[in-house]
Amino acid sequence: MSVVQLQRETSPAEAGIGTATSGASATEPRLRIKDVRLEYSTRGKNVVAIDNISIDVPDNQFAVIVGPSGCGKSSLLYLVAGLAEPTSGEILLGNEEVDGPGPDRGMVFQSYTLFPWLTVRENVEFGLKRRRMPAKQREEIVNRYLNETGLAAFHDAYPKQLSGGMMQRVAIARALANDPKILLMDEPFGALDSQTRNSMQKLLLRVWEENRKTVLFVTHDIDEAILLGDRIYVMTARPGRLKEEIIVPIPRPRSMDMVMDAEFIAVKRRILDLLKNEIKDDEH
Ligand SMILES: Nc1ncnc2c1ncn2[C@@H]1O[C@H](COP(=O)(O)OP(=O)(O)OP(=O)(O)O)[C@@H](O)[C@H]1O
Repeated sequence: MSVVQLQRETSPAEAGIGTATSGASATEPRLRIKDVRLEYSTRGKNVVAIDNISIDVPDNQFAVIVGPSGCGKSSLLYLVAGLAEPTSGEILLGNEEVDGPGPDRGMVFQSYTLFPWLTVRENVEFGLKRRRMPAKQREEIVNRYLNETGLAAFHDAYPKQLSGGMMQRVAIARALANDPKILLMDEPFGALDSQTRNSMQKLLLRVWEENRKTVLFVTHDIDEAILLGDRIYVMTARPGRLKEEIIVPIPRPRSMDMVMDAEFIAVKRRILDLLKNEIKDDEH
């Protein structure tokens, strides 16, 4: 696996010849995935989903995983979530090894995971109430995230009264309200139409730039990966290995019109090349 820093202002032709950097931050990385392998066993057959992946995600960075279908992206997120256990290797969050699910990891999935019997406000408040946070403090936090995600006017609505995009806003507000160490997002906008998806990307950009939470985000959408990510991990076809880590050279705050910038296009071309080779490799 190589780490590539695509230079700002490089021509697309030069892109990919960037300087290799260690990718490690001066501070201890928030998330360390060390030599992780995952095998599934079904009806006596072993499927290697992930083959020796190592990733360090520094604190307060937005990390994105892209890769061909079935390469193990969701599996990797499940491992970090503690919903599955690696066959070998280890996952550390701060200094603690992940060995099961916990409130230090906030999750937003593609499928809507709100409690249908609770209002928007109650959904966002749920984790805080479980932690027995005093009502006044709860209210302050919930109001903050309802405002940040544009949900204040809908605080009394039930999930069935909301569109898909609105439900994902609630899921994001709920995850952030719990102040997790890391936010795990698995194709959170994958089920939305393209216009709603764009407006959710804008919202997430704004909310993330205000909160700077460490994020591990899985997507099929390369524009989305570049627009949101500080670093992008490109995976190989199954068994998923790390093919390249790309440090995105685009400054923040970011906006949707940056998709036309030369540096954006250079990163996109690099990722498309990497993925094209994967699909070709896979066919032989
Ligand atoms: N519970 C399971 N039992 C057996 N095999 C599984 C299981 N879950 C996933 N797999 C297999 O492991 C591989 C990786 O699956 P995973 O869902 O992590 O990939 P992905 O990259 O997220 O896929 P996609 O892009 O299509 O969502 C796939 O080949 C999948 O069929």
